[in-house]
Amino acid sequence: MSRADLPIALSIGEPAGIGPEIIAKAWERLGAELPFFVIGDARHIDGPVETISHPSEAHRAVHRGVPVLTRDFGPPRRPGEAQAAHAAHVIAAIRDGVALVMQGEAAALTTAPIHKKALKDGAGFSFPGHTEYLAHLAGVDDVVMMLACPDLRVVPATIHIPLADVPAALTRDHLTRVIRITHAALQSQGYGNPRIAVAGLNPHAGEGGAIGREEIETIIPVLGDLRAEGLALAGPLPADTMFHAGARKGYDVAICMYHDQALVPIKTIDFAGGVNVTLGLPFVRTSPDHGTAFDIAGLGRADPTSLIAALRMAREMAV
Ligand SMILES: NC(=O)C1=CN([C@@H]2O[C@H](COP(=O)(O)OP(=O)(O)OC[C@H]3O[C@@H](n4cnc5c(N)ncnc54)[C@H](O)[C@@H]3O)[C@@H](O)[C@H]2O)C=CC1
Ligand SMILES: NCC(=O)COP(=O)(O)O
Repeated sequence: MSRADLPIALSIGEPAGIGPEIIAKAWERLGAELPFFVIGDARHIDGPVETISHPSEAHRAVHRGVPVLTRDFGPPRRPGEAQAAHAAHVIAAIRDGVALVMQGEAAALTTAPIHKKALKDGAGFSFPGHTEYLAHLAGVDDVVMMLACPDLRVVPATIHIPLADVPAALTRDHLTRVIRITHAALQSQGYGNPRIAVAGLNPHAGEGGAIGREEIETIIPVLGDLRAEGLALAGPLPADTMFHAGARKGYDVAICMYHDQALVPIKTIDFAGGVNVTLGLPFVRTSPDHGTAFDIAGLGRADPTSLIAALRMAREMAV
């Protein structure tokens, strides 16, 4: 079976969140059109399930229910209330998903949202998110988080760190690696020489050094070196004016300096349709752009659109 024909592995994420509900809703919408299987506790899914013992059974099982490679998470799920006893299983489901993709048993990995603090408190999870954990599992040093919707792609150059630590983390080496990985990923997705817009860190992109010096000392030199190699780079641009509809036409991806600089515009433009994709891994990984939404877990109000978009993107990329 070619990679494109394999099912997508979907780690269940935090059982107390909306993951089990949006997974069932995604299966209702996608059915056999896009076979996936869940790695998690079958009792947690809010809909019909078919337990399977191997990913290859997913294609048949998907006609009858959500295919689940099931593992016993222990105590029953309580929506909105993470349980310490589940944490190690949530982490193991991600780890198993990576193993299955790397062994060629699944086409790609899609991850349902985790609650980072619940994993830290419950199982001593030392990674700030999937992105960093997946890099660790895959044995790669540098990965890049990209969020994509039909109208925008954004990359935060720094991810899950306190705002106060951002300037020190933005070294020339780091920024260069982020831009290179992004450039290579877009090239592999069919962009000849992708147009990359780079935000400044400070208001007005530093205003020539009057409002901060990171642009002069870090960003401008990096862009100069990479332009000399032929990369199509614009910037550093003032972040407040680079995301309106007209400005977005000028680039294929925006590199931002920190998490919220990147994620606020995309979640504002298309919260339902945004997809988080990890660049730089030796396999495809996508995820919905939202989190565990404890405030609505178990109420039947969760929107599966972003998970469906994440599964579709995984399918498209896994060829
Ligand atoms: N890929 C992942 O695993 C992600 C995990 N998280 C984690 O999720 C937890 C909660 O994070 P928050 O900042 O509260 O963000 P959140 O995305 O879970 O919730 C923010 C707001 O959006 C609503 N919302 C989110 N997804 C929705 C959906 N599909 N349908 C309808 N409404 C939805 C929620 O009800 C809430 O009001 C944190 O632990 C965070 O780290 C956050 C983002 C991604
Ligand atoms: N805000 C994005 C986010 O937290 C997702 O992170 P990750 O778990 O995909 O690394």
